[in-house]
Amino acid sequence: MPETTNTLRLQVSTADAPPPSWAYSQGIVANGFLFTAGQTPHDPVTDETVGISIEEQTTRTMQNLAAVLAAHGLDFSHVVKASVHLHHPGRDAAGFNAIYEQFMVKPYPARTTVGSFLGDFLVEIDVVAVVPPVEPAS
Ligand SMILES: CC(=[NH2+])C(=O)[O-]
Repeated sequence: MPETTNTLRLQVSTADAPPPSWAYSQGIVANGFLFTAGQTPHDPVTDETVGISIEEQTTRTMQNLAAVLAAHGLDFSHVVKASVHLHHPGRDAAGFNAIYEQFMVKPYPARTTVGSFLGDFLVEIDVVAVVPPVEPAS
């Protein structure tokens, strides 16, 4: 369940995405936007890395992002910005994009992709999503 930390920041938390292993939240809502933590290709229950190919690992990562978005009633149509880290950007860009396109909704969010060292996995993605205003009761 979401946990209100103060009036400016609402914590988003779900068992359907890997629990944070360090000092961060899975998501934080502030000022009309949901900011997700970087999601990785880990199983939400076992925390094992899922798959060895960029396609498998991107699929699990996007499923984890979907779970964090869904925990606040959102989906990929609400995403306005994505930041992508690839362990092997030259080798994996095409495979990554093939999966990413299956999840993201046109017009595609703004995006930055960089090469990073990621430990024993190939991809990490975080997104910013807009939270629609709540309609006042009439
Ligand atoms: C995995 C992750 N989001 C972090 O910041 O370590």
